[in-house]
Amino acid sequence: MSSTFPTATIVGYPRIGPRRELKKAVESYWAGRTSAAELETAAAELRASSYARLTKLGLEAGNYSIPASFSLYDQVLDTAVTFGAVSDRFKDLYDADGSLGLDAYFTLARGDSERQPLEMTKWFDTNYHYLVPEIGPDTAFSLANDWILRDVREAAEAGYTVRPTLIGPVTFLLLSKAADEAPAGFNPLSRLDDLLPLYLELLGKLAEAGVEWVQLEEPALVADQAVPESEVAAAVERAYAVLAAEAQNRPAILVTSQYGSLGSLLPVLAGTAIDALHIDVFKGSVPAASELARLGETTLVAGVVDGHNIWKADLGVAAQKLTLLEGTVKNLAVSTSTSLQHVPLDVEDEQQLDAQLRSWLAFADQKVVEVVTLARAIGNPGAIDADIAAAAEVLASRAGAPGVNRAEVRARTSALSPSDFTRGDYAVRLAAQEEALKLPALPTTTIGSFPQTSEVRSARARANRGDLTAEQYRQLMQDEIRRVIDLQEELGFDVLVHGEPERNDMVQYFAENLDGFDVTVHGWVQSYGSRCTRPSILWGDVSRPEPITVPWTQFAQSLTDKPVKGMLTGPVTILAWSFVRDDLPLGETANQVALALRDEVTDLEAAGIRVIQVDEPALRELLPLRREDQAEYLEWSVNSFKLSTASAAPATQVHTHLCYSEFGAIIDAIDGLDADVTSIEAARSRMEVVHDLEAHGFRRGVGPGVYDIHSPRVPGQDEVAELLEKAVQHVPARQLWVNPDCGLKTRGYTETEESLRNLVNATVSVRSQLEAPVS
Ligand SMILES: Nc1nc2c(c(=O)[nH]1)N[C@@H](CNc1ccc(C(=O)N[C@@H](CCC(=O)N[C@@H](CCC(=O)N[C@@H](CCC(=O)O)C(=O)O)C(=O)O)C(=O)O)cc1)CN2
Ligand code: MET
Ligand SMILES: [Zn+2]
Repeated sequence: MSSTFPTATIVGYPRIGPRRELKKAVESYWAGRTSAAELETAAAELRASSYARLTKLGLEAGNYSIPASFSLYDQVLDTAVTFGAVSDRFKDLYDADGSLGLDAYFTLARGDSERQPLEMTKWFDTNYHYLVPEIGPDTAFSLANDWILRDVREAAEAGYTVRPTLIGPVTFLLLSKAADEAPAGFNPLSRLDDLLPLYLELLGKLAEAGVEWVQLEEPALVADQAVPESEVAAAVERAYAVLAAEAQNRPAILVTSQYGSLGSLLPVLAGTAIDALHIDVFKGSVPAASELARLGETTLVAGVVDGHNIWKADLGVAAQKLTLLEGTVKNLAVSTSTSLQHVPLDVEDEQQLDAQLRSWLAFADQKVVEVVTLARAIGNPGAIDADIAAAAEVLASRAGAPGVNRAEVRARTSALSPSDFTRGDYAVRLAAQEEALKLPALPTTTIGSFPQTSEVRSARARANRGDLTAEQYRQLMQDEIRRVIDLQEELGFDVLVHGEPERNDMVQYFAENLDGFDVTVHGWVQSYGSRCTRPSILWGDVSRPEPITVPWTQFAQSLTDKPVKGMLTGPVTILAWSFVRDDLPLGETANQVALALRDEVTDLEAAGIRVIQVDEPALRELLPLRREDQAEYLEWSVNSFKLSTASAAPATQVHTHLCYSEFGAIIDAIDGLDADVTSIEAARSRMEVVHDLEAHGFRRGVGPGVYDIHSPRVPGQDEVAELLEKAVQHVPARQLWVNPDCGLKTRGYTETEESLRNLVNATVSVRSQLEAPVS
């Protein structure tokens, strides 16, 4: 328990593999093409090759600098199965010996024909999504899964002493939700004392297996919680008094606190008997000596290298922070601010990028080297002066590069006035839209994308390789659009979409068509489970060289008399899901993107498009984790959305769409977007959001989702009708729209058609009840 902490480490490392090997292995297991043993082998190979890479980059194999941060699906789910933290509706998944195995694990993640999976939601302010554990007053915790032990043994056999990682008990309970069986008002945090003995038991087993360091992640401590801070502080004190008790047979404990500052919880944690404390000093500031005074022998692990963006570090600034801390604490180590799971693996995989741009970037592997470099400076001032100078040159090259600061783009944003951000009166718009669109009660629509078939993806891959001409590719996409329009006509939808087949991703597609961005070829980052994105790189001033979506949308509209919804991704979401420049305030970059989109709105209207949706699923994602910072963010983010849409004529119906979050907290902001219709995710949380809408007195059109598109499960017609009936009880029927939770791109056609048919039929039946006289 007294082993010293390594001077260089990282919080976590990407686990999907350099070519998304994990996605392929997991999906082929799900499809029944490979066995469980084959999946285990593929996963073991990924773990082994990560350790080998990290060692090559300079982390030592034998000193616990390498975290065992692998997961087959999600790190929160891993902790839930480790401690048997599953609610009654999943009780049958236990094996006879009391364990939760591979298939139980995936059922929790994906559901099955009888039940919904665990809810999925945003992981702090990132585009990663975790599964929300369900805990009740009687959830019987037990050590139900020992993958964590297997991983350390497997690593030891290959010659690596890795540091097992778990979500810490306070964060785990704060991120959990009350199980269905729990009484109203039940708070999972009240189960802390029942959970701690299981952590202790596991720590004992890890110690027995020879493990000297374990990582307990407590990022929830950097975010304001619904629970009062005093209660969180008490839970932290209690948890670590128990887990870090001296008498215990346990590994040394590192607690991590990524994604921001611990604030008043820093002295609380520093005063516990834990052995190392990681703090985020990239996003958070360097704490004052007084806040660190209680650390004593506890190692401070300074997260100075940004784990969440891809710019090369300013090593001079990082080294200064370390110097400050060296003067304050006894034992200091260097780390990333967050897990590197949020960035791609290796810049060297992107040889197609402009060489100057590439020279500005650091992906996961480059960041490991930055950490190792900075660690050399501890106790050794001057040791990295050459590296610091080289980093400064990189920054200078960025500042002066063409495209980074374009006068015509800056002139346009600085000329903006308040009237550019506002549309006319809603009542006037509503009347004009009713006249123009003549929609029935409870209009039906979808969120935009239809299933991305392997034919569509393969056509795009062939076009990218040059095996299809641009014209052949366009033809194939138009064929797909025609099929999607025909299907919606046949199913009886009221407002149609073109299906987005031409988009690899709703953000990347726009980035590819706007100036100021570049995209990667292999820069995949996990979003949830097996789903990945290649976040674009927003490095310069943004403008639109030519219309982007107009020809596709116009083609779709030419095939039908029903209105086709134009489909754009909003400015906040484009920023949230890209790697953004750090040399301009985000609000100003957002306005540049908004103006490009505004031009697209104008062109869509001119092409005869009467309904335009501007998606902002990431509006909630960028919400600062501290309440005191939220108002400022909401101001610029809402304004940038309004800037992108405010030029629309009163008769043009502006929709927006949000998903993946709890909306209660930002319902004022959603209202502030001033969209005519807002579709939101609701099915997976069984329409809970209608209570927020009712309490708020939401006046505009709203489509709470009635079909959870995150699982292959088909909702029955009765189930959809029930959700609609619930919605009608809380929101006036004339405001309600009927739609799925989100786009359909991840689904297959068979289940989609069946689900959409049930959705339309349920709507028809609920509509007829609305029209029936009240009895
Ligand atoms: N950026 C972003 N963030 C988001 C979302 C989103 O849609 N986009 N949605 C929310 C949930 N997150 C999601 C993230 C990813 C996906 C998703 O579907 N990702 C796809 C990849 C999408 C993509 O980029 N597709 C490309 C590349 C497809 C591909 O894999 N091609 C094959 C080749 C295929 C062939 O030859 O047939 C290959 O490269 O190996 C394309 O269509 O062009 C996946 O993981 O499978 C869905 C939801 C929140 N965050
Ligand atoms: C993650 S939100 C997705 C919205 C997009 N229009 C789609 O349907 O796929
Ligand atoms: Zn969505």
